[in-house]
Amino acid sequence: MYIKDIKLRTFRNYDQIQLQFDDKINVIIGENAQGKTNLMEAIYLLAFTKSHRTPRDKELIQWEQEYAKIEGSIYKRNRRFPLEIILSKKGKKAKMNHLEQKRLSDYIGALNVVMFAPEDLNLVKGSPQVRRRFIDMEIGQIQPAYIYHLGQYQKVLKQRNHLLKDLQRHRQTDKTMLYVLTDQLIEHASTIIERRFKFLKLLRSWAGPIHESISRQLEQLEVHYDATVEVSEAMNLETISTRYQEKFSKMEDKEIERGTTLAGPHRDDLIFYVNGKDVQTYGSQGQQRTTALSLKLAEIELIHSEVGEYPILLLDDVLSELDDFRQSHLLHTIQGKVQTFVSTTNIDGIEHEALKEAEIFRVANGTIEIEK
Ligand SMILES: Nc1ncnc2c1ncn2[C@@H]1O[C@H](COP(=O)(O)OP(=O)(O)OP(=O)(O)O)[C@@H](O)[C@H]1O
Repeated sequence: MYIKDIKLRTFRNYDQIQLQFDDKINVIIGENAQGKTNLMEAIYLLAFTKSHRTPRDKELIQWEQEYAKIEGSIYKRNRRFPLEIILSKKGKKAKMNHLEQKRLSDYIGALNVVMFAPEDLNLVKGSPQVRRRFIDMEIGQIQPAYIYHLGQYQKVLKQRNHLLKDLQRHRQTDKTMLYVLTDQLIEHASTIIERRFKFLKLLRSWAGPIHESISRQLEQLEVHYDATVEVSEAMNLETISTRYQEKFSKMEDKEIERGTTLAGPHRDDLIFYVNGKDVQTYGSQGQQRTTALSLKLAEIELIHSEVGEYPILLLDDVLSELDDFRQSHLLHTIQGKVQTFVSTTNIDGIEHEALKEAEIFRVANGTIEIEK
């Protein structure tokens, strides 16, 4: 799939722009703080309806303006899908084929995007939250129903935590409601876990060989799911649910004492092992980078295998962070098959055949010019 054009209106530092993209490689060049990431963010937003760098939509609306609008034409299997996101103080509207989609899960998945930015190196080094976000976003874009379960899980979790606080402070003594909420929580948690396991199995099958190849056959990557409830990938939905029931009944007193939910998908983590050693603790910076890159490249292949089309790849300021070997591995992998956006302050350090045919966009202070 690819994005053919985009139109932005009072979005970040863009008043009004309209651009046509190359269906292979687009390079966005500009000094710092000119609008390169803002353009990448707009494409990301069309896919996920939210930004990759802020949870607050308000920040995306140009200062002193009432709304921001992003429109884009996506091509999949030779068919055009117009997408549109409108952000205003009243909220957000997402339209596909000019029709408003009330449920997020009806919209997400129309456009698949993989973003690789310097922050993604935090996938290995950062907090568990970063890794959970990674799997949730990725599963969500190939299986929109997952987003529904995740949303429901978060809602019930909030209510359950609230109730546990009340029980802790003796503002409430009746536990009937706790059992109702626990059952609801388990229902969504089990589905989330089952889907995470399936996703990890696929991710592993792609990331393993890719990592081996980037490390020139020197390193083996393994991805492990670190669960707060004793569940394993061999279990079916029913067994996962039973394990959860056992765990919650065992933890009841402790949860009331602490006033919060102590186990579940919101506390699970991923551990990456390189040659059997936890790469977060023992890996060199280079190994951590290779791991992050392998996971991103695996994501591209995984989406292709599940959706039947390659996603769009956004490389925001990241190519210059990779050494020559990793750079050419990346560019070689995507060449000709993945529509890619590369942003950089300076193209000189990146010499690759793939970039010779690229469309070049010069960004300066919220304006964009195509280099002829
Ligand atoms: N809501 C907004 N309204 C207007 N301008 C904004 C808004 N949000 C951010 N900006 C401006 O956008 C610019 C930042 O753009 P962006 O993050 O795309 O930088 P960049 O070109 O990617 O730079 P770098 O190379 O430093 O990452 C800044 O000048 C900032 O002031």
